Order: sequence, then structure tokens, then C-alpha cells
Amino acid sequence: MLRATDVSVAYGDETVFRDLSVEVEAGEVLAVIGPSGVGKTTLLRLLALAAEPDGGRVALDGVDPWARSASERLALRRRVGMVFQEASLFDASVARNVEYGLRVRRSWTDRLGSLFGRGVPDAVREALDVVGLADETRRHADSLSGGEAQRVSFARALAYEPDALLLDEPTSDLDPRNTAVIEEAIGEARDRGIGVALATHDMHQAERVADRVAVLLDDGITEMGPTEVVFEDPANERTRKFISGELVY
Ligand SMILES: Nc1ncnc2c1ncn2[C@@H]1O[C@H](COP(=O)(O)OP(=O)(O)OP(=O)(O)O)[C@@H](O)[C@H]1O
Repeated sequence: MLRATDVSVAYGDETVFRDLSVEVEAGEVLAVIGPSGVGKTTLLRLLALAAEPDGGRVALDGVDPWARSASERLALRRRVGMVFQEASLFDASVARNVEYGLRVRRSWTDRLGSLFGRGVPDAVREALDVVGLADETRRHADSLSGGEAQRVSFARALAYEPDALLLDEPTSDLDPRNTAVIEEAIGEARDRGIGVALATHDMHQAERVADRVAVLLDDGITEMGPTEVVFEDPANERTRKFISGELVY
């Protein structure tokens, strides 16, 4: 569904990666693991259709956004959601924050319904239910803990009904309880048919939530395959050393 083929990115003279290929299918979780600075965020930004690769091609359902007009590109980009390491919520209630996702995506009729104050739309409540915050719709974003705020960010991304969801270290600042909620929500997103790509430092998290894993080291993707194969029987020696902790960066 979402595919990067032979993509390369450089900042000035610094090449981040070259000729890298990866795909995310509908209804799967792909974890991208690798050491800090190797280019996980850069890769996610390409898959989010937010940045153009210096070489190679990115496509959503076969359509290359960078070969299309700006408005077509925007329409493609709207099919992809992103959650970052730090939640960034609007200065508004929990419900309003999640509703924003709906406003971007849904029809005018739905939008007018919510603008005229018919209460909290079902889809908002449902998305908040996935992250265990359905009873907190009226709370102001300012009053939330970091973990709760991240859960609201996730609900906002879900309410948007994206085809693909890109998660950049979504739990690295969270405690185990909030991490568990987000990991369950990742499973829910997959069950809804969303293609999920998750960049994470946490190999145990990759093992818990991913169907497939891509290992990104400083010489590119050294290994990509089913989670249990990558962790238990990696074909590549550097992958094996990275996973066992012998390869220290
Ligand atoms: N806008 C930028 N300008 C210049 N260099 C950049 C820019 N963004 C990223 N880089 C560099 O590109 C490389 C890859 O960065 P990126 O954030 O993609 O890595 P990462 O694997 O996500 O790292 P981390 O796990 O620490 O978040 C790093 O060396 C970084 O310093």
C-alpha cells in the first residue's frame, strides 16, 4: 500500500541513507528498529509523504505524490496519519482535539453536526475508548499527564481514519502503563486494516507489537522480515549483533 523504492536522503554532504526500499501493507504493523541517528524519523517522514526523497520513489497505492499537483499531493497526504514522540495538542478540550481528526476527514454534514453542538460525535468517543479515555472528553488538554496527552494524540490520529499510520517513538517518554495502552491501540489500528509503521528504540516493543521488522543500521536495511525470524534467526551477521547488543553505537 505504502511503498518506498530505492529512496535516498542527504542533508547537504551528509547522506542519511541510500537506495533503501520498504513497504507497509494494509492491516500490518512494521517496526523500524535501529540506533539513534540512523534515519528512522527521516524514513517515516518520507512514508508520511511529508518530505521528498533525493532519489528513488515513494508511492501510496501506486501513486507517487511528488509526481502530482500540490492539491493531489495534499489529498494523498491526508490518507496518512502520524504520531510523534511528544504529544502536541491544541489549547482545547480532549473531545475537540480528537474531533479535529474528523473535521479534516469527514463530510460537511458531519462537520456541521458537530459545529452546531450535537454533543461529542460517536467517532470521537469511540477513538477515545480505544485509548481508555472515553470518560475524559471534557477535560482540557492542559490538565492531562504526558501519557494521557499521548493517548489523546493517538485517538486523534485514529479518528482521522487513515489508511496508514506512522508512529515515531510514540512511547519513549511514557511509563509502562501508558505504553501498554498505546501498544494495545496499535493492535486495534491494525485490526481496523490500517497499515502501521512504528519507529522504535525498544526491541521488546517491536517483538510485542510488530508483524514484520526492518532493521536499519548505518549501511541501510540489513534485514527485513517476520518478527520472529528477525529476532530469533536473523540472516545477517550485523543484525544479529545489533539485536544481541554486541553491536554498540
Ligand atoms: N533537518 C536536518 N538537517 C540536517 N541534518 C538532519 C536533519 N534532520 C535529520 N538530520 C540528520 O540525519 C540523520 C538521521 O536523523 P533521524 O532523525 O532520521 O534519525 P533517527 O534514527 O530517527 O534518530 P533518533 O532515533 O535519535 O530519533 C542524523 O544524523 C540527523 O542529525
